[in-house]
Order: sequence, then structure tokens, then C-alpha cells
Amino acid sequence: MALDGKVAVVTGAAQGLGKAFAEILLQNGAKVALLDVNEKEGKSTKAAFEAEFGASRTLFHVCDVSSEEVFKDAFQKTVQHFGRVDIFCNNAGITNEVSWEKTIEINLKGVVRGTYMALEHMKTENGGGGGVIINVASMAGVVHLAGAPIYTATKHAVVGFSRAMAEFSAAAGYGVRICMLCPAFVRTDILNALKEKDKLGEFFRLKHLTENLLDVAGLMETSDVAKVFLQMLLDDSKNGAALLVTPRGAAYVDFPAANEIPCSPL
Ligand SMILES: NC(=O)c1ccc[n+]([C@@H]2O[C@H](COP(=O)([O-])OP(=O)(O)OC[C@H]3O[C@@H](n4cnc5c(N)ncnc54)[C@H](O)[C@@H]3O)[C@@H](O)[C@H]2O)c1
Ligand SMILES: CCCCCC(O)/C=C/C=C\C/C=C\C/C=C\CCCC(=O)O
Repeated sequence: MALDGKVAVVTGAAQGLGKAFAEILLQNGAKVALLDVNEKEGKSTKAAFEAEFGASRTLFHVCDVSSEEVFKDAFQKTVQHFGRVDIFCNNAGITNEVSWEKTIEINLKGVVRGTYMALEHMKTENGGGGGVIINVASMAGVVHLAGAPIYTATKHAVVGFSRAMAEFSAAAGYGVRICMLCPAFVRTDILNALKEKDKLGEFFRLKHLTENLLDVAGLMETSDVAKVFLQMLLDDSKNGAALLVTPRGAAYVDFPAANEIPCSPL
């Protein structure tokens, strides 16, 4: 997929990884709708992009992905403004083990909402032009973080949901690819939760478990992850693929097929 003239939506685009994904899309010729619940940061990011790429290339809508109504409204406004959407990146996410229902609402249900909405618009069956959906999971969607069980659960769920939807989309002939990005630790505000008892609750006393993993794995910059995001987005051969991104490099996860899982006779 060439990006020149394509229209992308990125949730959680005001800062961190979402901002870096939006930036690399803009650098490669796409127009980008930035959706984020943080109005102040979103407006400032939009202003910075406007100065660099021109006013007509970006949009910002205040949008909480945990509200079906608000999310749909922001998406519809984006379609009205740019005329279409070709790329949808479900990136917004939080770490909060105390308000765990909220974490599920944003990290999982927000991704499900965004995926359904994007598919409905892009699928060729409805006269759409096809496209690509990138769901941002985490390495914690493939291996677990004992210090953040709900975060882990949401990211595992995003991986399972996206893989199932990718196969469904291909089988239904929708013309829409769905892939997952699974980064290890990246220098963004989400990691501040590691220092916040009111976010980790009872898991705060074992925060060293996550900190030890971070020490071993190392920390990436958002721009490093954005380069890999772009490669996956542009690779038309990938559907249902989960790309792990670590400071050592990137690799697609080799999930076993059901009949490849070793079993002993009962
Ligand atoms: N930073 C990491 O180490 C890391 C690693 C793997 C995956 N991730 C994932 O990357 C994604 C982006 O996180 P980040 O690291 O850039 O963190 P971040 O906190 O810097 O950015 C998250 C963004 O999402 C927005 N957001 C939060 N709740 C929202 C909501 N309800 N609706 C809309 N926007 C909302 C925030 O305002 C913020 O702009 C998340 O899904 C996260 O789980 C992060
Ligand atoms: C409160 C924690 C917030 C975590 C944010 C997040 O999504 C980061 C997850 C990163 C990794 C998760 C799991 C395990 C990492 C363990 C080892 C990585 C080794 C990487 C390598 O191969 O070098």
C-alpha cells in the first residue's frame, strides 16, 4: 500500500506511540485524523503537525474510545472531512490495575469498537476501498506481566480478537488486513504507572517484577517503534500477523496451528 493521499485514523494520538505513528504516516504522504481524550495535548500535537505538514493534512477530535457514541461521532466527522478512511490504528491504551474495568473498557472494548467501525466503512462489500487496521497490543499480549494482570489480559485479548477478525475479514473477502503491533518497553508516560500505587493497587508491592524485565529488555524510543509500524503497514502480505518489537529487533510471532500443539494420549 502506498501512503500518498491515503487517510489514516490514529487513536491515542496526542502523545507517545500514537503521536509517533501519526508523524510517520504524515512524513509518508498520508492525511491523519488524531483522536484522543486529552484535548490540550491533542491540540498542541495537531498545531505542531500543522506547522510541519500543512493545515490540510491533519484533524484533531477529542474522543474517548470507551464511549461508543463519541467514538462513532469522531469517526463520522473524519469521513465527512477527508471523504474516506484507508488506515485505522487502534492505539489508545492505559495501565490501571485498580480501575480494572476502565482498563478493559479502553484497551479491549475500545479496540473492538474501532475495528468494527473501521471494517464497516472500509469493507469492499459496502462499497469501501479496503484498507488496513493496526491494533496496538504489546509484548504483554504474548507473554505475561505478573505485575499487571489486567493489562496483560487486555493485550492477550487484543491479539486473539485481531487474529480471529483477520481470518474472518480475509474469508469474507472484505479487502481489509488486520495486524497487531506488540512492542516491549517504550519510553512513554504509560510506564509512569510503575511508580503509582493508585494505578497498580496490590500489584505495586511487586513492581520490581516489571522493573526487572524492563532492565533486561531495555527501553525503546517511539520513533524506533514507528519505523517498524510503517514496515508492517506497507507489507501487503501480512494479515493476522503480530509483530514483536524489542530493542534487539523485530520478529513476527510464530503461533502454533491447533494441530501443531503437542498432546499426549488421555
Ligand atoms: N510504552 C510502552 O512501553 C508500550 C509497550 C507496548 C504497548 N504499548 C501500548 O501502546 C499504546 C500507546 O501507549 P503509549 O505508550 O504511547 O502511552 P501514552 O500514555 O503516552 O499514550 C496513550 C495515549 O492514549 C490516550 N488515551 C488514553 N485513554 C484514552 C481514551 N479513553 N480514549 C482516547 N484516547 C485515550 C492518552 O490521552 C494518550 O495520549 C497503548 O495501547 C499501550 O498499551 C505501550
Ligand atoms: C505497568 C506496565 C506497563 C507495560 C507497558 C507495556 O505494554 C510494555 C510491555 C513490555 C513487555 C512485556 C513483557 C515482557 C517483556 C520481557 C522481556 C522482553 C525481552 C525482549 C527481548 O527479546 O530482548
